[in-house]
Amino acid sequence: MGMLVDGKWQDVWYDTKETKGRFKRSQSQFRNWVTADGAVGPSGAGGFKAEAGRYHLYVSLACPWAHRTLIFRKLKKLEDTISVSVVDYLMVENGWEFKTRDGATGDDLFGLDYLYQLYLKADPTYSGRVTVPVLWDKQQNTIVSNESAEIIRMLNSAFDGITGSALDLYPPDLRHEIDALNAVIYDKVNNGVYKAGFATTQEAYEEAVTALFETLDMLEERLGISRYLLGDTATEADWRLFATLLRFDPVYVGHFKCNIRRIADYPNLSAYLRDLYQQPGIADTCNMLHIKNHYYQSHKTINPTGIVPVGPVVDLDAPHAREKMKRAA
Ligand SMILES: N[C@@H](CCC(=O)N[C@@H](CS)C(=O)NCC(=O)O)C(=O)O
Repeated sequence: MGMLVDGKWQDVWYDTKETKGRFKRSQSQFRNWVTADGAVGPSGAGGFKAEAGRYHLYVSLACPWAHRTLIFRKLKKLEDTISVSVVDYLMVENGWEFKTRDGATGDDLFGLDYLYQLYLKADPTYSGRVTVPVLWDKQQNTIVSNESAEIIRMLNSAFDGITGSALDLYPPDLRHEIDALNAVIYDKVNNGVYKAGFATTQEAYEEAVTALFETLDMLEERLGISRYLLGDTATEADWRLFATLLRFDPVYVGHFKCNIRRIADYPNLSAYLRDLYQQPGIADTCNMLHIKNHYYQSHKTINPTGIVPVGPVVDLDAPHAREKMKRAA
């Protein structure tokens, strides 16, 4: 674990001294947008036109933020349009590494050893964290974006003229509700588990874990009324939640001490998790070996022995019966 400072790699853990033990996630710095015609998007510079074969995604199969982008690539039928490299599951003194084992592909574009070297190709004086996912432009040889929330929005619409996909996971009439739910779920759940797990004071941990379970309780109730968060059809909000729920019982309950309840203890949330998991193509994007090995072996401050627990047994292929649910009137 580490970061780049003025283009030099430094092996440092998260600093929580200034924040009374609270983990504060840094803002992603590459914020350009691929658009259908190459026009400038909501932020950054223009010039990134959607074209088949031009862009490459760097992901970790362990990382929930990267997982969203893989799910969108799958659902939006972008597998022939956007290529992918998968980093190794271990993230230790040199950060994310390229290796070829257990589904990690190595760096297909440049044969690099470490992801930080890719960041340096985009900006030789970069300072900041070296995170996945990264959307890379093979034409301009630079990073388009390293912000998953924005990459999935690009994948949702920019390439439709190429793929012919009509699926809209961020439909105009639901945008307001999706944004509102995303804001709560990001803070309390997606990032909430990290705030609990990386807290270095009891107070910071309890604050995060309490808010996390209050939000899961709220979502459990909501999913007793409708099949998905916003009705009969899954949207971006559901896929963003899915990536965290998938990792919850196998990792966050133990490793991040998010153990007031398990997802298995919530009838609606656990059936909903299986419902999403069983949708066509989704299981292919889920890799429990990367997920468990990454967290338990990379975060040595939390789990110094690096022992990976054998359980729990979670049967994601069990029936979910959620197709019977109807949206409340
Ligand atoms: N806001 C970013 C966060 C991505 C992120 O934090 N990824 C983690 C992996 S789960 C990472 O690469 N961490 C490396 C680090 O913080 O040094 C996004 O959603 O794309």
